[in-house]
Amino acid sequence: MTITVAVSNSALFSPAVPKPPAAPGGHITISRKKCLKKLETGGGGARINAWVDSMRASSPTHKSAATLSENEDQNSWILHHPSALSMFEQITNASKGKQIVIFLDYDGTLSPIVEDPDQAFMTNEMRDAVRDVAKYFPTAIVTGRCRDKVYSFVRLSELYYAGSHGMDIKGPAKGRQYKKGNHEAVLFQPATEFLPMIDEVYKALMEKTKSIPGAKVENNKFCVSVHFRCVDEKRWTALAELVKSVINDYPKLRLTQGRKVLEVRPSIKWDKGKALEFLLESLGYANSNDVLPIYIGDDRSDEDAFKVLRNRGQGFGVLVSKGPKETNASYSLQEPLEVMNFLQRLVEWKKSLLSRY
Ligand SMILES: O=P(O)(O)OC[C@H]1O[C@H](O[C@H]2O[C@H](CO)[C@@H](O)[C@H](O)[C@H]2O)[C@H](O)[C@@H](O)[C@@H]1O
Repeated sequence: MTITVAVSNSALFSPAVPKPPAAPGGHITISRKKCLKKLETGGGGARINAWVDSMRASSPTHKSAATLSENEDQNSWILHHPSALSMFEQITNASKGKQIVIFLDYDGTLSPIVEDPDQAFMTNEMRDAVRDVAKYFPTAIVTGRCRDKVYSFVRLSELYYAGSHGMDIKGPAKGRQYKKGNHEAVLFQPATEFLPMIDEVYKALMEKTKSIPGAKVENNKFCVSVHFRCVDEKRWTALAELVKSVINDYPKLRLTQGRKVLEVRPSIKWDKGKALEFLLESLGYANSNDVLPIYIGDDRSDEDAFKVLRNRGQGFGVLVSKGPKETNASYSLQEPLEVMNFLQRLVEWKKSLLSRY
């Protein structure tokens, strides 16, 4: 049996773009800090400039050779957000008597960032690592992508999938569940009433962005992504203005920013953090102390989940990043390869633990 959970949308509306979380130690570069400040406060033109500035600041073409202070930044970053690999023992020690639950973002976490979003494949080795980890720990993919699309990349039926930034959650097929509580399959879609609107906006954006070479619009079912990665930087402002002009007609939608992408989303109080809480609850771990959630992600939208873990004082957020970024994560991993190594180590550790009994 499948339970579809209906949630009143009035309870979910959020008034504005959420504030970026505060840096635990303030360890980010000044230019990024300025951009984030503008993102927080700007309206109209200021906000468009902030999006574009922020994309530029995080673009490798704008990074000069490392200066002394950049090296200091890097050292301080590692000090405050040590590698999850080097902290492996501390992480497993913290899991004593608790069920580890794994949450994985997709792009930039399980697959490398590539120019064409349709080609963001994960390696077979990574798939094996995720399959193995899911044998021992409940595992969920939490992504901005459309759920069907991410499933076509991951192809593992034993996982939970939360697509469209958590607005489309589905549990594993029957018989592949880990739940200690009730045993119904899960399907949760809190933004279904937005489907016609999102579809309309997708079509309008497809039409309008035709004039901008390299712009790509991706339909993520409950959200739409407008990609800047292959657009000449000189045209980023024009593209951002164009996207904003379309969205202006839809006050029930909001824009957020990811890695060279603007994302159109319903203005409901639902994000990857809420999805994490929902999944823990469906697994039977609501308000429970016997769980240790580990969330691994690379993008700004993952911060909502890191923040939830920090506020609950439970589990660990792990940011995939090579350099300093403002984050609520506790630990870091540099790239998808390290994510794979971390998952493999978890499996080896669990196997050796089980072999002792
Ligand atoms: O939550 P995620 O799984 O990280 O999804 C966020 C967005 O990821 C994808 O875009 C990003 O990856 C692309 C492929 O590597 C890259 O070309 C793009 O520049 C990145 O922003 C996806 O295409 C978007 O729809 C997601 O919203």
